[in-house]
Amino acid sequence: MSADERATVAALVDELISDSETWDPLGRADRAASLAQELPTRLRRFLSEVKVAESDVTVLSNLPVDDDLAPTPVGWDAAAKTGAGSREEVVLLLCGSAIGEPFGWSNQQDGRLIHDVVPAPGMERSLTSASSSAGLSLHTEDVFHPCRGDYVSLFCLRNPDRIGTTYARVDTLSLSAALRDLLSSDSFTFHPDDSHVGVTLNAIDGTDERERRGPSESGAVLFGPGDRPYFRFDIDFMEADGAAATDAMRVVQRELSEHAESVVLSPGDAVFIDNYRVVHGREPFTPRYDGTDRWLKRVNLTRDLRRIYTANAARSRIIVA
Ligand SMILES: O=C(O)CCC(=O)C(=O)O
Ligand SMILES: [Fe+2]
Repeated sequence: MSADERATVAALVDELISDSETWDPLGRADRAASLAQELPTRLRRFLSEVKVAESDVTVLSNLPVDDDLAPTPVGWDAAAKTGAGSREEVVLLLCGSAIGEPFGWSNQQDGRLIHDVVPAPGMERSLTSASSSAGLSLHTEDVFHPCRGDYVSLFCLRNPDRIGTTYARVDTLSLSAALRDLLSSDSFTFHPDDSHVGVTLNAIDGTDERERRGPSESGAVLFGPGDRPYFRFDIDFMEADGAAATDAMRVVQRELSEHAESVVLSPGDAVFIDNYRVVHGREPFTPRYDGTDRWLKRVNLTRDLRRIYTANAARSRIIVA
């Protein structure tokens, strides 16, 4: 993005902040959808082409990041409490609205629409975005849910150690016809990941923790257009039905790891990952917890909010899971 385009984005961010309220993130997202029409033409055209072509992984660079950015919060909940990086949330909301509709989950990061991806003490080896010393394995975002995002977008505020976001494309899988058939059958069950937290008030009611996090879903790994398939995969939160399907799942995991690439985001970069065509993860790193840690803002984007309204039986961008 040129300096002029960046200035236009910054002015629209100011406008969005002044005519919507921080306490009304859903109203702000509605407003962002119309203001996104005023983003620079080159940017809108580019993102529209990305959408039409179903490009896997797209990076925008030189988006505005505050010179006086707050220290990296120690955990997403600290960011939520202090509002750290709230202007950058609006940058992501606005640019994301040029390619999809932002939405969130009632049981993830307190139902916030824009998330913080920062390392958190005690979570270093967790299977969530708060991890650090353990890498995050390649996954489809929210693999368990039919309304999972068409895109997940990550906006980099800080990345001093240049830690890569890893990804692997469905197109790189080379599979026999028999394996393809198996992976296209409903022989797999997908579960909510650990970032979807259960209602702890009911923790002693005997309900399985997984059930409290949301429903699991059975289905296929490969689906959609035969020549250019979609897929979903998250080895940590899926099961295969039977030995053959289990083997097929392992082959996919091996192929994805072998073909993994990585993109290192710098401050001001936003990546749009096609969640139907690519799985993503993160390299391991050593957390600092001194205010200088890697820091991303994240948003889920859907192509069609009505999928979510229907699942919720309510006009809300927050999926009640
Ligand atoms: O930290 C990253 O680069 C990716 C983390 C991730 O998978 C996510 O936030 O969804
Ligand atoms: Fe993710």
